Amino acid sequence: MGIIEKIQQIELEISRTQKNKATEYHLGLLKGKLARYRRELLEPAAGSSGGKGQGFEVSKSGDARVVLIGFPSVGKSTFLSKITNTKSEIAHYAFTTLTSVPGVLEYQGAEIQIVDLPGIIKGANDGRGRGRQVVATAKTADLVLMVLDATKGKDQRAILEKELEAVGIRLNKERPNIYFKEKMTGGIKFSSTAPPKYLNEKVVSGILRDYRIHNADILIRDESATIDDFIDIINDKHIRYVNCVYAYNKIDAVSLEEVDRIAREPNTVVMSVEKDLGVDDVIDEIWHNLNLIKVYTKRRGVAPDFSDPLVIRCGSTLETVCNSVHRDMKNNFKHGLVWGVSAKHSPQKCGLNHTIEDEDVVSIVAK
Ligand SMILES: Nc1nc2c(ncn2[C@@H]2O[C@H](COP(=O)(O)OP(=O)(O)OP(=O)(O)O)[C@@H](O)[C@H]2O)c(=O)[nH]1
Ligand SMILES: [K+]
Ligand SMILES: [Mg+2]
Repeated sequence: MGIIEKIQQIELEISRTQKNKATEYHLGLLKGKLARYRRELLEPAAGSSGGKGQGFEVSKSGDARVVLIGFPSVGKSTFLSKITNTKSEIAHYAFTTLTSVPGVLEYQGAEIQIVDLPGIIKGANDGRGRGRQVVATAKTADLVLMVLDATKGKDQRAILEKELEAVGIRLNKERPNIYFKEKMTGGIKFSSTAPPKYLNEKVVSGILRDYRIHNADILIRDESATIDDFIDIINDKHIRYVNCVYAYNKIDAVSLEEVDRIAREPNTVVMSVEKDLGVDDVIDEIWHNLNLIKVYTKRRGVAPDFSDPLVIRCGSTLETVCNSVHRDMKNNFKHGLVWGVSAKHSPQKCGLNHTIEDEDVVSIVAK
């Protein structure tokens, strides 16, 4: 039996099994196995050259990358062509776009790479066609923009989420707070900060046995962590936690009541790219969800250049600022002077681990 058949068989068994206390252990083992097979599917077989993502790898550029994911003909290429200078072919028929097409959106002084992709359909990840490659490209994103068609059914969103889940992408979710470390000896040591509601030593050990892990320390730090969360932590290297904005296009073609209903869904924005409605709000939402901040650098005795910010991730430290300015800067670092929200007084003398806030002005004093 091939790996795809094995996956389908487990999926079928899971869907046929009632969820209750008595089946919890059995379901947990099945989910663990499913994750293991899916991981194998994504890893190129030993000895095979290339394999993953032929023709789809676009080199990352700019300050962040947004990947457009959606069914065929929802308007992904129309959107890319509207917000960047890149023209991606647009047509009324499905599968117009056959490869990845990158463009650049300049916003708030940042360069944001937008990647248009072929449309995907249900079953994209199970090995048919190029669907799996397309879905896997979403793994490289700092943000997924899921483009949906307001005129189409409600289940589009759930179908696409499932396809992304299957390749290890977790949307709008934090990494589970579980400590896990494989050891050479000592057996399985299971502990928790508070009694976990959905996990116990039996199911955890059973899943680990299937992964041929016999020695490990596990500390559940979140009482609401689930079996799925634990399986994600075992497969940590293959799982990506990515923010997602849901953009419903073609609102020109549905009633106002329908637009109002859609717009109330979580993390959702509505637009009509063709009629130029809501596009700016979508860009704004992209910007907010990328969690980027702007920092202005300043030389001694010279005013900062407010037209040319450094764009870094929210929560970054002065060390990141140094690294973005110059590779060697950190080695000559004496201290930083910081003006702005993060500074207790202006300027504040700071070390490399000082956390920067949006719109701070920074001056690096060298040794
Ligand atoms: N009514 C309406 N039609 C739109 C809108 N935006 C795009 N379209 C139309 O939708 C069709 C598909 O647009 P594309 O941009 O090619 O869609 P796509 O998602 O890139 O499609 P694939 O590359 O085939 O996956 C075209 O005929 C567009 O003119 C919109 O806001 N409203
Ligand atoms: K199309
Ligand atoms: Mg297209």
